[in-house]
Amino acid sequence: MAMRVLTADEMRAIERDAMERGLATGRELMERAGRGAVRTIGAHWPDLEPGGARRAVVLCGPGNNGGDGFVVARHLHALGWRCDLYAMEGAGGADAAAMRAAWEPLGLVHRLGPGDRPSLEGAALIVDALFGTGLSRPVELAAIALLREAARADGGPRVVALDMPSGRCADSGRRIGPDAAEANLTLAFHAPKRGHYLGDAPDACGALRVVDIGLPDAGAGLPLIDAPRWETISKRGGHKYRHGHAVILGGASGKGGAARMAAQAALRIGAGLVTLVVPPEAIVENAARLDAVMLHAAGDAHALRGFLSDARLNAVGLGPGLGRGAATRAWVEAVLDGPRAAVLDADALTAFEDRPEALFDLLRPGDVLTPHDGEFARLFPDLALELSGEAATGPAASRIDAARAAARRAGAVILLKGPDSIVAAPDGRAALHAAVYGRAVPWLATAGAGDTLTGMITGLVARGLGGFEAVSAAVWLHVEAARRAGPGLIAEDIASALPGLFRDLAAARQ
Ligand SMILES: NC(=O)C1=CN([C@@H]2O[C@H](COP(=O)(O)OP(=O)(O)OC[C@H]3O[C@@H](n4cnc5c(N)ncnc54)[C@H](OP(=O)(O)O)[C@@H]3O)[C@@H](O)[C@H]2O)[C@@H](O)CC1
Ligand SMILES: [K+]
Repeated sequence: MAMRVLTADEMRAIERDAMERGLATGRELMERAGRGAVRTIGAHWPDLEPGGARRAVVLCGPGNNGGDGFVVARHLHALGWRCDLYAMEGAGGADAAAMRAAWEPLGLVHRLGPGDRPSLEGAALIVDALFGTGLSRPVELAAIALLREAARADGGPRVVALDMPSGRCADSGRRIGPDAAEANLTLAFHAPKRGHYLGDAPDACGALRVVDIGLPDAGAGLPLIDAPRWETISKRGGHKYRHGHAVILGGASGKGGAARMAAQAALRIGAGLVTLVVPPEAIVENAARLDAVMLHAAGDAHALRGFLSDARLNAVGLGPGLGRGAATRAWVEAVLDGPRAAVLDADALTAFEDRPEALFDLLRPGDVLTPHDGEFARLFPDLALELSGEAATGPAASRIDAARAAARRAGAVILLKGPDSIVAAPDGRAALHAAVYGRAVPWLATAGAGDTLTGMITGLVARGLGGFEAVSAAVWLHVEAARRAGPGLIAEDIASALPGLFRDLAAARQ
C-alpha cells in the first residue's frame, strides 16, 4: 500500500480512535513516542549511542509535543546522558504534566521565557520539543533562532525535532509567522505529515524518519506517489496501433526543441506512434532532427482541426515552444473542441493568462494542465496569493489545497509541479509526489525537463491511461529517470534513461 501523509486533524482522529477503542491511552502513546524517538536518534546517529558524558539540551513546549520531550529526556538519561531541560510555561494537558512529573526526580527544569537562549556549551544534541501538530500562531521565542543556527552550523550539537521543527505548520510545511526552527533530523510520529514534504519544509526538517507508536494503519491521508504498477506501463503484445497514437504540437522554426523533446518522450514512454504537428515552414528543421517521430504540417487552426478529425489519434500534448499569442489560443481551442484528451503545458497555459475562464470553459475532466508555480499563479492568481509569504495562523493553506481547488475550478486534472508535485482531479482525488530527502534531484531543474514530462504524460494518455493515472505514473518515472542520469543531466537524458528504468522495473516484478 502506498505510504500516506496526514494532516494534524487526521493524526488526531487516528489517536482518538485508538484511545476510544482501548488500544492505548494518551500517556502510553506519549511514552512510545519518546522511547521510539531515542531509539531512532541512536540508529540515525550511531556515534551518539554510547552515552557516556554526553550532554543534551531539551526544549519543551506547553502541549503534548513538550510532553514527548520529557519522555525523551528520561530515556536519554537512562542511557547515561546529562539532560538540561527548559520548559515553557503553559496550560499543558494531563499527559504532558505526568511526563514532566516523571522527569522531575531526575533533574531540574529551567523556565524557558521568550528572550531565553539556553547555553549549548558541551551539548552534543538539542531536542526541539516545543511545538508539533498543535502550532496555531507565530512563535515568539529567542530559542527558535538558536535551534536554526545550531542546525545550520557545522560541528556543533545536532538538532532533532519531534514531529515538526517548531514554527512550521504540519499541514502546509509553511512557517507560521516569521520565525521557525530547523533541524538535522525530524521524527514523525506514526506517519509523515503533509508539512514534512511541502515547499521548503524538507530543508528545515533535515532528514526525516518515522517513529512507529503502535497505532493501526487506518488508511487515512493523502497517498504519496510510488512506482506505477508494471502492468500499467508494460506492453503485452499487439501491433503499434494498439498502443495509441500521440500528437504533439510544435511551434515556429528555430523554437522546435521543446516540442521535439516532448514528442520523443511520448514515444519512449510507449505510445505506439507519435506525430509532431508543426507549421509548414518548420517541417524542414524538424525532418532533419527526427526519425521515429512522424511529422505533419498544419498552417492554421483549421488545418489542425482537419488533422485531428482522424479517429485513430488518442491524445494531444501542447504548449512547449508554441509561443504565447493568439495563434496558440486558437490551437488550444481547436484541440479542446475535438474528442481527444489534451495535455496543456507552458505557452498553452500562459496564452490564457488574461482570461483563464475562457480556458476552463473548454476543458474536460480527462484533460491535464501541468503548470509550474509561475504558470499556476497566472491561471489561479487568488489561489497562488493564499500560498505566498508566511502564514499568520495554523493550520495554513497548502499547495495541496491550492491544487485541489484549481482542479475543481478548471474542471481538469492539475499537476502543480515542483520538488513537491501535487496531482489533483476535479472529482477530488489528489496525490503527492515528493522528490525530496533521499529522492531529491536538484539537477532536474534544467531547460526542457518540463517539456519531457508533458510528452511522457501525453504518451501515457494516448496508451489509454486516465489523466490522473497518467500524471501519477509519469511524474514518478520522470524523477526516477533523472535520478539514474544523475548530476550533469540535460533534458534529453530523461527519455534516454527510460529503457533502463523499464528493464529494472520489469526485473523487480519477477
Ligand atoms: N495526543 C497524543 O496522545 C500524542 C501526541 N503526540 C505529540 O503531541 C503533539 C501534538 O500535541 P498538541 O496537540 O498538544 O500540540 P503542540 O504542538 O504540543 O502545541 C500545542 C500547545 O501549544 C500552544 N501553542 C500553539 N502555538 C503556540 C505559539 N505560537 N506560542 C505559544 N503557544 C502555542 C497551544 O496553546 P493554544 O493554541 O491552545 O492556546 C497548546 O498549548 C504532536 O506533535 C506529538 O509531538 C505524540 O506524543 C503521540 C501521542
Ligand atoms: K517540535
